[in-house]
Parts: sequence; structure tokens; C-alpha cells
Amino acid sequence: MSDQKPTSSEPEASGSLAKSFADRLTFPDSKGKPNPSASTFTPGNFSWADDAETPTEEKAPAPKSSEPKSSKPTSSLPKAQTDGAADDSLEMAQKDGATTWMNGSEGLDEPEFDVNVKLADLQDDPNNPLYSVKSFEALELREELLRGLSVMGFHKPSKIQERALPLLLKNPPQNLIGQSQSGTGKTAAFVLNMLSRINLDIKQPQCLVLAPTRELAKQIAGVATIMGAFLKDKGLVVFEAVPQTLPPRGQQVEGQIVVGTPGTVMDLIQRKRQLDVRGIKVLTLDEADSMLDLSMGDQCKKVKNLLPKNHQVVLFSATFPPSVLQFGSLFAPNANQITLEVEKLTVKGIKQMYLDCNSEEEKYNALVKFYGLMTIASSIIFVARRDTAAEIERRMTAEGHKVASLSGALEGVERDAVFQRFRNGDAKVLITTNVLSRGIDVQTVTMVINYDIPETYAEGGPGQQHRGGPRPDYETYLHRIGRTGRFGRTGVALSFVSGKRSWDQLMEICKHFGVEPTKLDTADWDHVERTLKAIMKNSRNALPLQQSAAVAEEGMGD
Ligand SMILES: Nc1ncnc2c1ncn2[C@@H]1O[C@H](COP(=O)(O)OP(=O)(O)OP(=O)(O)O)[C@@H](O)[C@H]1O
Repeated sequence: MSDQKPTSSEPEASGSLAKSFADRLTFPDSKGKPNPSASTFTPGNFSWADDAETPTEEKAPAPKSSEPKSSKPTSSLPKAQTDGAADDSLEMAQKDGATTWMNGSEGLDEPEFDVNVKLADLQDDPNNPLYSVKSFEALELREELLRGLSVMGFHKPSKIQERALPLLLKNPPQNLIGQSQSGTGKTAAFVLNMLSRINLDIKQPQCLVLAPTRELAKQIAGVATIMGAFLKDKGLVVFEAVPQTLPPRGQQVEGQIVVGTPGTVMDLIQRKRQLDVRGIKVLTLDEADSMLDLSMGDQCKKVKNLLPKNHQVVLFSATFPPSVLQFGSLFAPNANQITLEVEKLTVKGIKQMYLDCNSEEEKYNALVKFYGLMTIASSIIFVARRDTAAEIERRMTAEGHKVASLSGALEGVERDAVFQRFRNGDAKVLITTNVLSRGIDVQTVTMVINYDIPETYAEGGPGQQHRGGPRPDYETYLHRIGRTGRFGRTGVALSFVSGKRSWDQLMEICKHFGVEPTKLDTADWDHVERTLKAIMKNSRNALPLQQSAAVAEEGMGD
């Protein structure tokens, strides 16, 4: 892969975003000095070579032309849980939406108790992906991790956590391929495995996580740091292997857990010789299907080949197209597999709709009209091309909206700053390309807009190109809409169609996942407004899903 930054007309990276609190933390090293590389969330230089390039951007013509978080009850933490070395990090964690769902972040006005009851209801429903019979205690996790989970507000495991953890923690270690719907807690499953397996007396890297983008790598490192906060005193160090957070030349990477993007990790191991992988016993690929596909697959294989024999391989994603799953089985031989039928992949709490527009230009007008009508906590607008993102940003800003735009065209430092503005709520709307379609966990997001329907040239197997032009990109659609409706929340996914081609593509995607999207028409804005307001209101009020769906239907029937 080239080190050169692509131009705006080049394809955008397909990947994921960062999940949360990560960007705010800087942990001192074991001697109390700030360590710029270990578990830091300082901004870094983005090297294009680090992120996947996938041909998902169409040469579409560019268009011509919010409710703030309520503060969380951070002071209500039991004293025992905020003591000691974990204090700072936990306090930070409490300030971020992504870890504190139950603590009333992101515009939830209800008392904590009500919200907890709702989540508990979902976790008691055997058909819900958040359901579990067991407690975290029954999964035999070490006491420090139980304390970390408790402070994060994780009271019960989700289905994937309950099923994956016993398989992951078994000795001798076995490989695992794990699939579950977006926002159901896969990160905690693989992070708890790593935190359970490391030897804290050794500073050498023992677990390696590869993720497709710097934002997601930073987010995962953040989760590991927070979840392991009570192990910090015992020497836990989590290292972020993304550009600009790297150790000075000649200095070895220290940290039991290393999380990075494949390009940087490879560079650290082979070219710079700063990452000693002889002690690695767990290799995890998050968003594994995209990591094994096209450009990143080769790099991941190269990294894997440099690791000691008999390391545990863990692959997680919400999507595993059959051919990738086949390849995944070679990458993770004899793996235990937790997979889902394609019809079960969509999250029930995400209401899928489409807005029928007559032309490309009408799409833009509809977008502006739409944001004029609605107050949305936070939303993400996905576009196919960087220049479309820039143009929408320019025009929406001119209309007085607080927007931010993030694409692979930005350098790492700028990306971090833009993303932080969105996480903080300083920007309510994030306009982005597929670079942020996967993994990113910002719980204030109540709406995802597919301004352009995602397309791909990939055949669906590693390295295979689709011959007859682009096809609808089922996986990217699912990951994009999964940025809302996380861990039991409700959200809206609104796709814009303008003409037969985009309509056909959307219908094909919906057929693939067995969903029937609701049509909204630009000819009846009253109906659009009533329908969406009913859903958004219920999302914020945290009504049970069935109830909010019912109210939404009522709104639509008006
Ligand atoms: N057991 C739990 N109890 C409460 N909240 C949880 C639990 N597990 C995870 N969460 C929260 O759920 C959200 C989604 O988790 P996570 O980001 O791991 O989802 P994911 O399955 O990796 O999604 P994606 O496929 O989009 O990457 C996060 O904000 C996380 O903090």
C-alpha cells in the first residue's frame, strides 16, 4: 500500500471509528511519568498507509450548491470503586457517553433507575442479543475486572459476551470466530479475554489487536484501559500503535496489550524493530471480515506469520460474508464459531427508512429541509466521496448547523480533533465516508443517514473484484446503520434514494437482510416530521422497543 495520501477522488477507507472515552485519557507510566505511547489518547499523525483503501466511492456528482448531553451522575459512584489508581481514568470514563449508558448520558432525562430497568428488561428477553442467563461473576473473571465492569455500568453480560467468554478463556486456548449484531458488546468480550490472559509482571507485549482505523484502535485501547483500570496499580499498560503515539526511535514498545492498525504494527515490528512480538499469545482482529479482505488481508497475514506458534486467534465482527468466513477459518484454524443467520443481523431498535428524492440535487435540499425540521442529539451522514462530504459540510455550516466532516483526506491529528468535537457534542452532525462506518461507539447518535447508498466492487471474497460494476455493499450498510441503536437503544437509519439505481440497490440490501424499510416522501414533509419525531422522542425517553415501535407506527399512520 502506498504511503501517499489519496486525492479526494480516490476511494475512501472502509473502516470503523473510535468507540468512546478513549480520546480523553493519558495515563502516566508505571513510574508516574506521562508516557506518550502507552495507553495515550494524544492525537497522532495519520498515515494513509495505515488504513484500508477500498473501492467504495462512486464518482457521483457533488451536490451543487440537536440536543445536548445531560450531565451524568458521576458522583454517585460507590467510594470503594473510585479509590486508588483507577480514580482518574474512571472519572474520565464516567464523563463519556459510550461507557455510561446506564448513567443517563446523551439527553436521557430519566432517572438512572428507569433506564436500568429498561436494559434489564431487554437482557431478560431470550430473543434479544443482550440476553444472558449468567452474571459476569459466573464467568469467573478476576476480581479487578469485575470491579472495572461494575464501574462502567456493565451489570450483566450480553449474549455474545456470555457465549464467547467461556470459549475464549478455556485452557489450552482455542481460536474463536465470533459474530454478533452491531452494538452488542463484542469489544468487551475480546478485551476481557486479553485482560484475563496477560501476565502483569512482564512488560513485554502479550496480546495484539488489529483494527482497520486509527479511531477504532484508539477506542479499543480506551476500553482495555478503562476495563482494566483496577489492574493499573499492578502494572497494566495498554499501548496504542497508531501514528504519532509511537515511542521515540530505538525505544521498545512496552505494554502487555498493543492495539493498532496493521500498517503501523507491521512497521513497528519489521522496519523499526520496536515491537517485540516473541511474547504474543493472543492475536485479535476486530472487524475481522474487513481486516481479512482486500488490502488489509495481506498485512494481517504478514503480522500473524511473525508471531510465535500456538497463539490464540480471535476474530470478531458483526458481518462475516460466507467467503470471508471460509478464509477466516484458515486464518484461525479449528476455531470455535459463533455465527448468526443473515436475517438475524439487523438490530431491532434501528428503524430503517428511506427518503424518496427525485434527483441528486433534491437529495441535498431534502437534507437541509430535514435538519431544519428535526432536533437530533447527534447524527452521522455517510457519503460515498470526500468532495461530497466537504461540500455538504460547507453548505450546512452556511445554514448555521454545527457540523464536522471527517474523511481519510485528513491527517491523523486533524482526524482526532474532528472526531473529538463530535464525541463531545460540539458538533452535532458528522459527515463522513466509510472510514467511520465500522466499530465507532458514540451513544448520542440517534440517527444515521445514508446520503449515498454504499456500493462495492468487491466480489465478497478476499481480493476478488466484482466484474459487472459496483454492487450494493450489504456489509457496509449494516455497519453504517449500526452506529445508532447501540446496546438496547433505539435509533433511525434513513437512506436517501434518487432514481432507479439507488432504489434498486437499497431494495437489494433490505431483501438481503430481510427488512422492509418504511418509505418517507419529500412530497409530504408533515408526515416525515411526525414519523421521525415520534421515533426520536421514544429513543430519548428510552421506552421499551416494542412500545416505541408502536408509537412510531402511530405517528406514521396519522
Ligand atoms: N454488558 C454490558 N452492559 C452494558 N453496556 C455494555 C455491555 N457490553 C457492552 N456495553 C456497551 O455497549 C456499547 C456497544 O459495545 P461495543 O462497541 O463493544 O459493540 P460491538 O458489538 O463491538 O459493535 P460493533 O459491531 O458496532 O463494533 C458500548 O457503549 C459498550 O460500552
